[in-house]
Amino acid sequence: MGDLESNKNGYPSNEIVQSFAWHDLTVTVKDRSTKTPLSILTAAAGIVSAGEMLAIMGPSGSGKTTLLNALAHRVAAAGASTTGAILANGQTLSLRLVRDLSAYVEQEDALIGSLTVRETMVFAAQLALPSSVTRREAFQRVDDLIQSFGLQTQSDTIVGTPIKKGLSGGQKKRLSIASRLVTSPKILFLDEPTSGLDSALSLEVCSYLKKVGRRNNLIIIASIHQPSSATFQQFDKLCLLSRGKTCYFGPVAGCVAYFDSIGYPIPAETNSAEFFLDLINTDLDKDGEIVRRTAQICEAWSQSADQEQLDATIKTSQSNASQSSLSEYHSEKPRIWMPPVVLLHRSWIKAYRDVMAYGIRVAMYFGLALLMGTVFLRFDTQQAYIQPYINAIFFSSAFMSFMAVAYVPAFLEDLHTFHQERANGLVGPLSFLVSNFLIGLPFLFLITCLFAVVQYWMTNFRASPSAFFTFIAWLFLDLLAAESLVVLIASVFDVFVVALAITAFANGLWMCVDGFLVPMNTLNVFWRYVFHYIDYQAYVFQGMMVNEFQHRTYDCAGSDASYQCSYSSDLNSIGKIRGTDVLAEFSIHTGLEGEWFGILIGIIFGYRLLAYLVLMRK
Ligand SMILES: Nc1ncnc2c1ncn2[C@@H]1O[C@H](COP(=O)(O)OP(=O)(O)OP(=O)(O)O)[C@@H](O)[C@H]1O
Repeated sequence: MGDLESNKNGYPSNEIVQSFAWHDLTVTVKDRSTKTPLSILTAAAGIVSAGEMLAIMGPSGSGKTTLLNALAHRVAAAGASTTGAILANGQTLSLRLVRDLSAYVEQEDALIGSLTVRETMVFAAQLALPSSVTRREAFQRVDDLIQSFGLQTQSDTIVGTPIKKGLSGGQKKRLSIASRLVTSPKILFLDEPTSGLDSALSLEVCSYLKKVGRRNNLIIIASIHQPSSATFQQFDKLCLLSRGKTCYFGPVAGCVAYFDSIGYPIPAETNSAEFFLDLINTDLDKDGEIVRRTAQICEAWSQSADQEQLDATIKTSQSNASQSSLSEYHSEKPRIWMPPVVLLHRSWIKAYRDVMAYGIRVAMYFGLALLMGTVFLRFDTQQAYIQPYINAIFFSSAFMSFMAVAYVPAFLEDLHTFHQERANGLVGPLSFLVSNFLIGLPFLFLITCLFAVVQYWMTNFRASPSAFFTFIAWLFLDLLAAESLVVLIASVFDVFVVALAITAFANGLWMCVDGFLVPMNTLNVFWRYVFHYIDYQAYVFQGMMVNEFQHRTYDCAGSDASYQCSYSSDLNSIGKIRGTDVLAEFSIHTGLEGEWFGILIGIIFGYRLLAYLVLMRK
């Protein structure tokens, strides 16, 4: 049963959920220090009707996010267990129903900087909307939301990247909210939608939210921190928490009278939100006075007629539940192939627009090719160049893969967007990783070609088309493996500095054991058997070495009378060194290239598979 009832602007209004309620909602965690059960939200209860906007307010650490997450059926806190009931139209909501009926706007925006406002909205629609919504309807919905959130003049403005300014903070937040509304959720959760905004922008965001909520009959629940008077007045209801306990739940319009009735009249000309927060902010406590006062306020609430009335309203909604059944409601899902296609398209736009993510990396690899080409310049087949050739091969493979660390920030940005889209049920790890892999292919191939064209010929590696293309193939697989390693490490450690440090360390390790610094037959058994054989750089190094040395001979120093050959070879007597004898010094065998190609591809897919398992588990 979908809701096809659209208002005249093309946005479906909520005709399904008349009320959203919860009671006895308790969240318990294992206390970090004492390791005993600790209740961080205690017996919370509340009800919000369609078209209403609830503010969850309280000092820092009071449990706002915990309550919001518990209501949205998200992990309320690390290792938390949640008890109590969550109801819509008086019926208990399953996880699937909550997911189908609601959307969640995270505190941090996960917008893609290089997309315009309209593109962001269109991609959000394509990712989420089922095939029953026509293209025309989807575009109409997008245009309506852009207009409703006052973004029509910024429609073609990009969100903003570190080097190109785009939207203001308030506009970004409005876009984040609008993009979550594209699926027409009936219940919208927002975690601190005004955080980081000044009071004027906070008011702007909340008044747009209120307007859209009213017009479309939505249930809006937002945690909020220290709103200005004007922002506070945008909300219909207030849930005031302190240390996980309720201090007040009810209409914003009634809270001043309520606090007056329990002995806390608000002085004239005072911001009521600020007054309530100061009243219960135990962080400011010096002599235990505020803790005592807060306990008394919570106690007063639990004994109050308002609380009794709230319980009665929730009970009534439960007893009327059978009148409207939600159980057959299910939101239709988009076609299965849509998410990877949309992600690919989106990444493609990002790739050619976002100079930071890609342009700088292209410039860096080009600069590196020029650097290497001019340092390792015009070698010939004198034996004096054998070692520099080997160095050039090592440097091409190892340093290029080392520089994959430059991909960490771009991947983390994508990962951040993925986490939010996944939490909203839009994208799964497989779609994300497949599109990430596919979009990387042309880009890495471009870098490989750019680098090889410059460096291969400047250095004077073996001049034959097949040798050149074989070099390209090794380098391409090298970069693909290096990027796959970044994907794996950053999926496990999604903190920038940590991912960067671990990727750099891992590539340093692979460099040490790839058979260049210490030839394989000399490498000690630990490093050889534990790391060398799983080192993707080792296969690239060996492959490139064979490509260069297998079919070449080198001239020894000296003249006919006495040659001085630095590598022993059966050709020493005629003043030459066979390239394969150089390979033998490094314990590199020929004829195994196919096997190495296979192993490299296996390592690349192994990294991707591990990344998939990590993302699945998270
Ligand atoms: N394992 C735990 N052990 C002890 N306290 C915990 C644990 N997990 C969460 N808490 C506490 O639970 C409280 C609720 O956190 P929550 O994030 O919901 O608060 P908040 O009101 O949203 O805070 P803020 O405004 O700072 O975001 C915090 O004081 C937090 O320290």
